[in-house]
Amino acid sequence: MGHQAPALDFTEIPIINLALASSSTSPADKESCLAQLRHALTNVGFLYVVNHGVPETAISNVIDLLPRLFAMPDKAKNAVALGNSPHFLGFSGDGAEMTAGKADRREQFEFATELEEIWESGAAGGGLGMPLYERLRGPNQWPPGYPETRPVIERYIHELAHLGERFLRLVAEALFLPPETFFSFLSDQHRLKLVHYPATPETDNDNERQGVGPHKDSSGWWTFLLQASPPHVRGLQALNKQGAWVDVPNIPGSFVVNIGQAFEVVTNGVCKATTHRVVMTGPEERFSVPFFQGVRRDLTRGEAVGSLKGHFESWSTGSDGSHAHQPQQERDIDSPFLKGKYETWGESQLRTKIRSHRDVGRKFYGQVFEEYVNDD
Ligand SMILES: O=C(O)CCC(=O)C(=O)O
Ligand SMILES: [Fe+2]
Repeated sequence: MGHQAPALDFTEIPIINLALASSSTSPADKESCLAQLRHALTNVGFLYVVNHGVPETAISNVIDLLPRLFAMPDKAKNAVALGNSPHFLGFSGDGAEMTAGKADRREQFEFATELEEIWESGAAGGGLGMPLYERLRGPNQWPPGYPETRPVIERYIHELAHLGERFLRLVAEALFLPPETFFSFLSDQHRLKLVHYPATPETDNDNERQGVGPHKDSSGWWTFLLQASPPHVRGLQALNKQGAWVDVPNIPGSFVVNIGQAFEVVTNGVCKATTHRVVMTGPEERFSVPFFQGVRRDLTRGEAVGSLKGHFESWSTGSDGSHAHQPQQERDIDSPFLKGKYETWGESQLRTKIRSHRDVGRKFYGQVFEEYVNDD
């Protein structure tokens, strides 16, 4: 690794105060906010936002809903099983998903922006010539008997979509680009997960403690995570370049914000998706709510790589934010979207989803199932 300070050797997660970037703040405050953001984007890949403007009740309503939803009887959970949904929306149980070769110890409800299914409206199985990945778009499964769920979740998705756009403007400015630069990459569909890590007995066995294994977020442009348990309940950690796990504690009133893999591709590796995991260290259960800002399904690899290449190609940030040359090999991009053989973000997403939920893949995507699960 040499004597040079590695680019990602952060030891704590920066806090970005969005109040400093509102229209009423001074240019100097805004500049300092953008400089901090630039550091977080290019050196850490993880940050907190505070004073983010999402109404308190939009958040507390979700927090209140969580224990009630996860306490639903199994029969009610199964009525909205993810296995029913070609859109990969619904409930999946503890141990249903694998990350880094081990089962994750968590159960989750997956929701998305409420949309109609348009794919199946065409000729039988043909979706009117629409690409198969358009089938990712479709309605939620709302748990029967819990009528409060829909308004609470819809409001939260709406608010987070709004925060996400506001944040993207600042990101663009921090990267010396016009504020709306990143909007053209956004999808009509954002995804939201409600996650419950059950209480685990204290153990040294890593298999028992894996809430979710080490991963980079692959399903969104940016992730906005609500840590929805009291602050003493820990577990989330981010990996720095020296291989140390850095705690990401729950700061009340904050969202944890991290870069998704598509954003890394579009910024030519200047803004990296940082590896993270959840390790259950204490005896208590934990709740979290990640919002995955959606990437346009028809985004092609060529567009993703090429659109801003000129801007980012010779980029490096010194501590003063200046541009200097940084060799490309120092920012190799590790992306299944780039490495895979699929041309569009939608197809690459569909492959990822089918591989992690094979029952759904077999049931609804028989025409591509074998190819997708065997293509590596
Ligand atoms: O539960 C958390 O804090 C993080 C979850 C996560 O990283 C994910 O679902 O992608
Ligand atoms: Fe994640």
